[in-house]
Amino acid sequence: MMEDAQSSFNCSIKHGNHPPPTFGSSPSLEARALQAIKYGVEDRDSALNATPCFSRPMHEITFATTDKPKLLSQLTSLLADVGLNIQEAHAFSSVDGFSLDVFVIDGWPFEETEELKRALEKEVSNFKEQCWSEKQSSPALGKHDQNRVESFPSCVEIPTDGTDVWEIDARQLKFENKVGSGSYGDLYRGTYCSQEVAIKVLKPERINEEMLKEFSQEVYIMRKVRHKNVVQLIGACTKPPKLCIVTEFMSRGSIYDFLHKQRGAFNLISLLKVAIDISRGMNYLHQNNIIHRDLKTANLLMDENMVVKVADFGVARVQAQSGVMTAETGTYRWMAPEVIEHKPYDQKADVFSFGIALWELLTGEIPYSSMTPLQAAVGVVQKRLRPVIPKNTHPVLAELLERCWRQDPTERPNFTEILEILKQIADQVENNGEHRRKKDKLSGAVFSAFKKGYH
Ligand SMILES: Nc1ncnc2c1ncn2[C@@H]1O[C@H](COP(=O)(O)OP(=O)(O)OP(=O)(O)O)[C@@H](O)[C@H]1O
Repeated sequence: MMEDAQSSFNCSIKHGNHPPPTFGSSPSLEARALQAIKYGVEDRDSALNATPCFSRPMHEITFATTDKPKLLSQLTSLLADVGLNIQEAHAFSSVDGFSLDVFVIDGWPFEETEELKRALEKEVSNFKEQCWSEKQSSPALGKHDQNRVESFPSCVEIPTDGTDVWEIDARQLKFENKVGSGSYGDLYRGTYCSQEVAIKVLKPERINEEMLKEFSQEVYIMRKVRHKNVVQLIGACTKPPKLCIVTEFMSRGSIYDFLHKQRGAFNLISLLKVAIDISRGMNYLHQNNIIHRDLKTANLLMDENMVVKVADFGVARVQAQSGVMTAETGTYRWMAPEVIEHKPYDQKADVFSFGIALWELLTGEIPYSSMTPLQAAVGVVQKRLRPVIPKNTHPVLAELLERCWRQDPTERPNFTEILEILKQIADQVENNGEHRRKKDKLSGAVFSAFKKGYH
């Protein structure tokens, strides 16, 4: 953005033909620092100045914001409040209403900038809060204030206190029973502020640089998603050694456990409802450019109302990047051929996995159960092996399954289309059921009338 900005911003304070500064390294910063050395060495009266340049560090600060009247004076007084002296100021505004204000300052006694950044952020957030409360206390706008409304910013700025809203204080977590274990930790049921939650704790002995990358990737992705059919992040403890991810608790566990451990089964109507829930969650993820990469029934969880949600996304993506795929054991059965082969893949890889999961819902069986995961993988890639669709399957559903696991990803439907097809089948099945119920009711009434001799 900064590079683009240099070519498109206009200089609003003119010093002849002043070139735009190189952001992050003002050309005059060095000159001023040299001046400071000179000044420091020459001024022998001051004890502070007895040490050369390091007694007077100079910094360059750039504010990027939407342009508004009095911005420059607000920024200069903000800098003064932090105790900084402005040596130079450059203000630039773009034709589409943005402003860059560059200041060269001294008065900050340290070389390092982290503290300075924090002090400035705090001051900016105080300033925003002040503006916010001023706006709140101003009287409501009447019709005659229309012109004022037009000068409002394009979006309302929400004040922040600078803290990470997703960070959870581990002391507020109460652990109850252990629910299960995954590849990188244990999962507990617990509470956070009286709310039932799932707490995924990373095994401290397994924490290494790679693991930290995966952890941060999962939290990074989970922070972005908010959908009824995606397991909701509540927060994370990001301070080693106690690293954990806290999500909503899914009391009915995974579809995998329901089908294969509890020997549960879905009738067609509930199967379609589950498939629609999954498709809605996946459609949302894909519309937000997130590829799950590890979609399987073990990662599809049910809450107390039997709503199905997609879980555990983000980790598989990191696994793929870090090349851990060969050590993997259980996931091949759901994996698209292009993923098994480490070829480039896109969202359609999730569609393939969805097709396999849908078949599993339909049959209650584990895909290619007579084979090892590796045999299944070789079969899928080399022999185009696919699960056998039962003969009595609804024809539209059978066609959908077959399209989802096509070898060529471009021939697979996307989740918008899948959703439409599933809804159509559900409507049709429900209408047929309704029709049959009415017919049964009618024939039941005729039969009892006949029996009573009213015929
Ligand atoms: N939010 C949740 N609520 C309830 N149970 C959950 C939740 N998330 C996961 N589980 C259950 O906890 C167990 C462990 O899950 P976890 O996600 O840690 O590992 P996994 O998915 O089994 O394996 P991996 O992470 O290696 O893919 C699984 O049985 C899963 O069904």
